[in-house]
Amino acid sequence: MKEKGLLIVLSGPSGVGKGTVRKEIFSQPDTAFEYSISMTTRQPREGEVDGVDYFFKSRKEFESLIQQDKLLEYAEFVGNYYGTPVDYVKETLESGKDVFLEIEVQGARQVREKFPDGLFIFLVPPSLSELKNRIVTRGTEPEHVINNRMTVAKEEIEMMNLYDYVVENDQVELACDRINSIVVAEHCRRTRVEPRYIKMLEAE
Ligand SMILES: Nc1ncnc2c1ncn2[C@@H]1O[C@H](COP(=O)(O)OP(=O)(O)OP(=O)(O)O)[C@@H](O)[C@H]1O
Ligand SMILES: Nc1nc2c(ncn2[C@@H]2O[C@H](COP(=O)(O)O)[C@@H](O)[C@H]2O)c(=O)[nH]1
Repeated sequence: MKEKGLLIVLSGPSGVGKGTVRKEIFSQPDTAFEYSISMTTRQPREGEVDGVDYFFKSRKEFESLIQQDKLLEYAEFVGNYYGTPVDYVKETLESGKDVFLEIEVQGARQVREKFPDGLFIFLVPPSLSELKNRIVTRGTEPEHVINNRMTVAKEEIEMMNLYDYVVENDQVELACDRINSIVVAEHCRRTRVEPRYIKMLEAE
């Protein structure tokens, strides 16, 4: 019987670089995880594409998805809803593939309750001033939203001890290497075989 995939959850304060790190990991040709695209009621930022960056929904649509139990987890974050479509995650894990979620901490806590054997990684900035610098430099939020996100960020960072691993995002490439190494180690711990050997044996 095929092993189920691993659920990998990446959290961290707004602006720490989760999206940047995730995009870098998914641009690597040997990445074997599947990214779960979230739903949100936030307005698209310039360049964001529906169905690629998020599934953009109205509040009414989102609340209907909640009622229909279509979300694995959801949270209200600085005035908008964010949530993970449950069917995609369950079907992909069942098919044996790893699924990667990039979500904030309230959602990660809900996922931990449903998937206690998931792999939970918290990304931290080198400092709070660098965090603020990154979110300001990104230039996507007005000042009052940045201030709200910074207030939430401090509360989120206090939650990092609930995670299996804390990874610093000092440099994007280093953070990606650390995350990839953690995932490989986790597979080895569970199966006692490195994933590349499993692939090699399946191919024969
Ligand atoms: N290691 C790094 N060093 C310097 N800048 C970085 C680093 N990682 C990301 N950044 C920059 O920080 C900004 C925020 O990154 P990003 O949007 O990926 O953060 P995020 O955690 O996904 O934010 P949010 O939770 O608000 O969506 C971007 O402008 C990005 O280019
Ligand atoms: N609980 C969830 N949080 C999510 C999900 N998708 C994204 N997020 C997190 O929300 C904040 C804000 O995101 P932004 O794109 O508006 O900057 C950030 O921490 C994301 O990681 C989700 O499905 N569930």
